[in-house]
Amino acid sequence: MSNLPRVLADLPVSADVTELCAGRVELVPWTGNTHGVVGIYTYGHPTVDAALLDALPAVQVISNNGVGVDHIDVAAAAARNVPVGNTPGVLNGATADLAFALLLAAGRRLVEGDRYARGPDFHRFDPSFMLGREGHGSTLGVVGMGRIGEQVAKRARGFGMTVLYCNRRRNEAAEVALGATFAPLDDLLERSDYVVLTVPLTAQTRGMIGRAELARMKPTASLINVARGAVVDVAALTDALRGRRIHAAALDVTDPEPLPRDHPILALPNVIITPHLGSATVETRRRMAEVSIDNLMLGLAGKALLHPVQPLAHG
Ligand SMILES: O=CC(=O)O
Repeated sequence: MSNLPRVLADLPVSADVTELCAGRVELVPWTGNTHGVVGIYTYGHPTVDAALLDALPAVQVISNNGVGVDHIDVAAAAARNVPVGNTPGVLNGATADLAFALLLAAGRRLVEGDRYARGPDFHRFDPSFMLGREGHGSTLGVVGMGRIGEQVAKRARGFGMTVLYCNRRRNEAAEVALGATFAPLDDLLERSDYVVLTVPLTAQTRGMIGRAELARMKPTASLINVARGAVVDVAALTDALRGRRIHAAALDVTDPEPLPRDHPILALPNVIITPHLGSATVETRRRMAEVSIDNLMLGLAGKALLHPVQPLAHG
């Protein structure tokens, strides 16, 4: 056993994280001997709750390699004076790029077209087949105008889109800089051709897009989720897609994740599902590893984290 500080981690971690930890901390598997563990390093799962913190009383810091902390009981950590760190800022561009890729792919039926082009039915070009919906000039509704939402809105300007947004509070900076217009959720759903979800998962956002909300969307509109699966009621979405009550959906996140193989939504042609790739680029994952290991080392040294998560914002 080394003398390095022992940190509980969901192993294996990436090569970047392994490199950044070398000679600084010893990563201990979640199911292994947790004796003397002084830190917790997570990336989305498993859950860090009060029971785990009680079982590991020497923990000085929880560092999350990602921005969403819905798997961490931040209030329980705060009650035990354990700071929680995350990686905001470094992944906004990559996640907004993916949201836009999904938006265009949903509108233009890209994945369906790929399957068709590989299949036996594609004999010759037919001008009447596989017509989609335009991205340029359309109306985009951004649900959650935070750091990632702003980057989505910024890209939409290049496509000549009208940008609506809703948020817990007005984001006047985004209104001025990005020409985004605040709208209540119901209004945004009724007017948008693309609804992009970029909210954190909290008690307020869990299930916020359910049957009633989907019913407000235009039959020609698409729903894009790069937030967390549980923001959307997946049974209601399955029904809306099956009944063609909306054009399409593109989901980078699902609830549960992954979906069971026999989930009915997986049989539908008008849904695209990607395996939680929002921040999955070489460049962004490197920056996330750096920020999260910086947070970890600062916490272990008893210093303020680069990016501490505030408990109230995630209640
Ligand atoms: O989903 C990824 C993250 O929250 O960073």
